[in-house]
Amino acid sequence: MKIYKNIEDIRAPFSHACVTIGNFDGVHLGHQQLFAQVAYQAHQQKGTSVAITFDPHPLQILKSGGIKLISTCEQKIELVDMAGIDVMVIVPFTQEFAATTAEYFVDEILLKRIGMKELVVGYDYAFGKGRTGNISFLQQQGKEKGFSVAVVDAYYTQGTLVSSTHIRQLLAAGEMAEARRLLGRCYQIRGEVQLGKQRGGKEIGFPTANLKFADEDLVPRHGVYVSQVICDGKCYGGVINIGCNPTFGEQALVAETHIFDFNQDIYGKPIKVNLLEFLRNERRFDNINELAAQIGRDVASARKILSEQSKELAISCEDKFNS
Ligand SMILES: Cc1cc2nc3c(=O)[nH]c(=O)nc-3n(C[C@H](O)[C@H](O)[C@H](O)COP(=O)(O)O)c2cc1C
Ligand SMILES: Nc1ncnc2c1ncn2[C@@H]1O[C@H](COP(=O)(O)OP(=O)(O)O)[C@@H](O)[C@H]1O
Repeated sequence: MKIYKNIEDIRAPFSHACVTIGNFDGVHLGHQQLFAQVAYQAHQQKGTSVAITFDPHPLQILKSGGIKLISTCEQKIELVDMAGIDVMVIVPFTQEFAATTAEYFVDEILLKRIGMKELVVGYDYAFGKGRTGNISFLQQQGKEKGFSVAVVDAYYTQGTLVSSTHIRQLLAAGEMAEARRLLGRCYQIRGEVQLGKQRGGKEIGFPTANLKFADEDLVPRHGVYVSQVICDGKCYGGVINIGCNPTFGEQALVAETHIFDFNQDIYGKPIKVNLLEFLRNERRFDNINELAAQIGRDVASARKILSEQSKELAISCEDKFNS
């Protein structure tokens, strides 16, 4: 997939561009319907499938307090690529860009720059200053300016509307199996392993690879989860604790993963952690021995769950997720 992080970098319009636009936070099953439709239409016409998104997320700029995101921009790129899209355009979203009118966006960006011939949007999509670029506006523009507009219906699975907002609520409640069902994949956090307080290995007997959350990252329900850890292209079982280590009177929020059957120094390395199932709340223990005993029980529960679900979990550790 070719990636453009600036509209100006697109030197010539793409051949028969079939385009979809959106924020695509989480790249969930609903978003995936749009990508499948765009890829299909592009294939039919021997054209180019194009996904346009924005970074930062528009609400990061437009909404006071911003918005917490299911996926990082890097993860979004990876997932859009896996959906079979040829070109991804990531428009830098600024206050100035927010003032762009829908008509200017259609004329200058979609038509002149990208060479859009077909547009695919979700049932509730609108863009541009004041959200004037809604579906009826786009259909009208299409008639006048010669591009088709396909509107993809709301996507439901087993009676539930798939939406980023609903998935955020599920993650905040620790409902990982349901989140996984709507995402079409495991909810994942990722980052480079940070130096912690050096207690895990030496004092507790369970070394943990620590990740920090960025301001814009959604933080799932605090507590302990069964997990899969992807490190150097290999997949391991693990347990992750998301919390503040109350036993040690700490304040800072961290995500600490103990990786099973693993003994390597991975400080500074990128890891990905799939959160599979919530096990328990984080709590304060009276002493390190009690904490260590509980972590031992967490490890045993997690191993059991991982082995029971090994067949269905194999897919989330496939190569394409591990690069
Ligand atoms: C599976 C697991 C469960 C944990 N549960 C708790 C907990 O309930 N309460 C707590 O204070 N810390 C908990 N911790 C965090 C440990 O306190 C933490 O790993 C330890 O302080 C090591 O920190 P360090 O990596 O900065 O050295 C847990 C860690 C793991 C891996
Ligand atoms: N099984 C394991 N799980 C997680 N990290 C491990 C494991 N084995 C070795 N490590 C290494 O040990 C480090 C964690 O040790 P720990 O004592 O918890 O220190 P810190 O406080 O810096 O996290 C990890 O960052 C990683 O480099």
